Amino acid sequence: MAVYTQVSDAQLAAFLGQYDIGRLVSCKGIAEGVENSNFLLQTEQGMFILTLYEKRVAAHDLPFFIGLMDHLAHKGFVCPLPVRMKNGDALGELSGRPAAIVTFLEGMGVKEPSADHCRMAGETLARLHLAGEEFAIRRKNALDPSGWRPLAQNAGARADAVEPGLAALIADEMAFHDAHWPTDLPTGVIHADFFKDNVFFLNDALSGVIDFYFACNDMFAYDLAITVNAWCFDGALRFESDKAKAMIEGYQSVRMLGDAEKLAFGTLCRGAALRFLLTRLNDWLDVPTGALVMPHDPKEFSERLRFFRDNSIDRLMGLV
Ligand SMILES: Nc1ncnc2c1ncn2[C@@H]1O[C@H](COP(=O)(O)OP(=O)(O)OP(=O)(O)O)[C@@H](O)[C@H]1O
Ligand SMILES: N[C@@H](CCO)C(=O)O
Repeated sequence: MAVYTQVSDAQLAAFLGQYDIGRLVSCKGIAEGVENSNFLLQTEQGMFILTLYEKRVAAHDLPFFIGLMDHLAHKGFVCPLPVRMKNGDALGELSGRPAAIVTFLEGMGVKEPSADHCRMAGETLARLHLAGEEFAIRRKNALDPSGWRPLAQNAGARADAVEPGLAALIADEMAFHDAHWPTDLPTGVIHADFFKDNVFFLNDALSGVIDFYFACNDMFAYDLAITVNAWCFDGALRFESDKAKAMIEGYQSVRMLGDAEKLAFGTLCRGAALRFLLTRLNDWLDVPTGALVMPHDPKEFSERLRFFRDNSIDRLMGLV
C-alpha cells in the first residue's frame, strides 16, 4: 500500500476547508501505487483523489503536471482534472508535503490485457502525444539516460544480492546506451509511465488515463517502447508479439512512426526496460522506514531487458 505520509483528521479538515467540494464523508488510503501517497475522498459532492507528492516528485515540476492534466482535459483527452481551491490555486500543502485534489475517473486497469486492449492503449497513447502539442510548459525527462546513472551507482554491487550478475548487466547496458541512445527522433509531451494500472477501461472501452507524474518532453517512440514493455509480456515474462503488433498498429492508426523511429525501436525498448529495472531496484533496496508500500519486483524488468538485448524485434512487432 502506498501511504508514505499520514494525515491527521485536523490537518485534513484544515486542508479541505480551502476547497469548495462539500463536507467530507470518508477518506481512505489507496492500496495501489508506489510513488505518492494517495487517498480516496468521498465528499457530499462525490469522489476525489487526494495526492501527497513524495520523493520522486520535485516541487518545481508540479505546475507542469497540474497544467498538463488541465491542458489535456480541455483538449478532450480523458484524464483527471485538478480541482481548484477557493483562491484559484490547484496546489497546496498537507502534512508537510505538496498536495492536490483531482477528479475521480471511473473504470479500472486490466491485469491481463487482450490484443484489443493493447490496440486501444496504442491509439490512446498516440492521441495523448497529439493532444500534448501546444502545451506551453516544458519538462526535461529526469529519467533519461543521464538520470539512470545515479540510480545505477546507488544500487552498485548491491544489485547482485537481488539477482546474481545484475550489477554487470546494468554496467554493460549503461555503456551500450552511452553509444547508441538516439537523439534525433521526434519529441513532444510523453506520459512516460503508461502502465496497465494507469489506463482505465469500462465495459471493455478505454475510459481514461491517470498518473501524469513522470510526464515530460522526450521521444514519442520511447513512450511507445515503455508501453510495449509494460503491456506485451505474459505472467511468465514471455514476449507476446500479437499484443505488441496490435499496440503499434493502434498507435499508427493515429500517428505514423517514421523510419528512424522504427529503426531505433529495439534500442528504445531495451532502454525502457533498463529505466524501470533501475527505479525498481533502487526502491527495492531502499524502502523508507515506516512506509506502507509493496515495492515492485526489479527482476521482471531484468528479464525484459535480456529479451530486448538478445532478440531483434522488428519482425516480431511488424515494424519491417
Ligand atoms: N483520478 C483517479 N481516479 C480514480 N482512481 C485513481 C485516480 N488517481 C489515482 N487513482 C487510484 O489510485 C491508485 C494509485 O494512483 P497512481 O497510479 O497515481 O499512484 P502512484 O503512487 O503514482 O502509482 P504508480 O506506482 O502507478 O506510479 C491507482 O491505481 C488508482 O486505483
Ligand atoms: N510503473 C512503475 C511504477 C511507477 O513508477 C513500475 O511498474 O515500476
